[in-house]
Amino acid sequence: MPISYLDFSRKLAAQLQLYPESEALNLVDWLLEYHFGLKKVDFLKFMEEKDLPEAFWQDFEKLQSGVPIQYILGKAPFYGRDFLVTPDTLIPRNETEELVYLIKSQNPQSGLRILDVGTGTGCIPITLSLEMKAPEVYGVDISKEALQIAEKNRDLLHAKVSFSQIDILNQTPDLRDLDMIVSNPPYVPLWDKEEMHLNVVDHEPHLALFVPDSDPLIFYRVIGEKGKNLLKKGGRLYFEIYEKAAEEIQSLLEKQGYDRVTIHKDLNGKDRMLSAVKP
Ligand SMILES: C[S@@+](CC[C@H](N)C(=O)[O-])C[C@H]1O[C@@H](n2cnc3c(N)ncnc32)[C@H](O)[C@@H]1O
Repeated sequence: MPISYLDFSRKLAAQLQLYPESEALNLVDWLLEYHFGLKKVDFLKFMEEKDLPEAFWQDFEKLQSGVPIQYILGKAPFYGRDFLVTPDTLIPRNETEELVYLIKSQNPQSGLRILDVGTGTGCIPITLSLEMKAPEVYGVDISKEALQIAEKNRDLLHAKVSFSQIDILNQTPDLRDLDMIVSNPPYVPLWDKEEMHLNVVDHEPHLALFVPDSDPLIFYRVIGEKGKNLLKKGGRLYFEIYEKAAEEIQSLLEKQGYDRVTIHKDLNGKDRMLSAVKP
């Protein structure tokens, strides 16, 4: 007796109690398509012919236990391309795609020299290198494991980016006269951990997410300070920001002497990006 796709996927989705119903249905679709390369219409036929293999059920159990689907599939989409992800890298987010879009639309010139701080999968510098006109792009991260993934992504996507391991809080990249520094740094204070979804806190790298409660703006302050030497006159800073701290970050950069410190809203109307110009 063939099983209808809808009945089957609803049955599985009901077992994903960590997620709201509509999200659970999407996740099940995603996992089924990944395992069997089948779209919904083909699935009915498939179910008549075969039973689902063990590998599918193992991944389904991971999904049930809260492992993000991107870590199960080993990839995540970003700006129209797939990026490899592992538990050593943050999963690229939609807000960060919006940051890349903002940068691209405000900087049509060619040959810009760009540094991305805290690069993770390399999604920001790789996308900028592929989307902008002949830029010279650098990416740094403290995590050796994340950089290995970033290098793989660069090679798979045929981008031109130089990656290096740098602890930005204690070291300074050996670069000068940059046109732009971009960063989506760690910015969640530990005291906000409780408010986060468990599958983020339990599975994504804490090194990528959290900052000490005693100094939550540490990355913005240090990158802003270093930017004064690394950027050329008129060079720009672009940050993804923590919505709750938008105005504090703005006044910090103004105090550091930056001009046109501007908060930008994301598509949900939240204060999630900031740009500034070195005078
Ligand atoms: C919020 S994640 C952003 C990753 C990626 N840019 C993205 O948008 O998906 C922050 C990144 O900063 C890196 N990081 C944390 N502390 C750092 C430090 N002291 N110096 C350099 N990078 C650091 C983490 O390893 C992580 O990859």
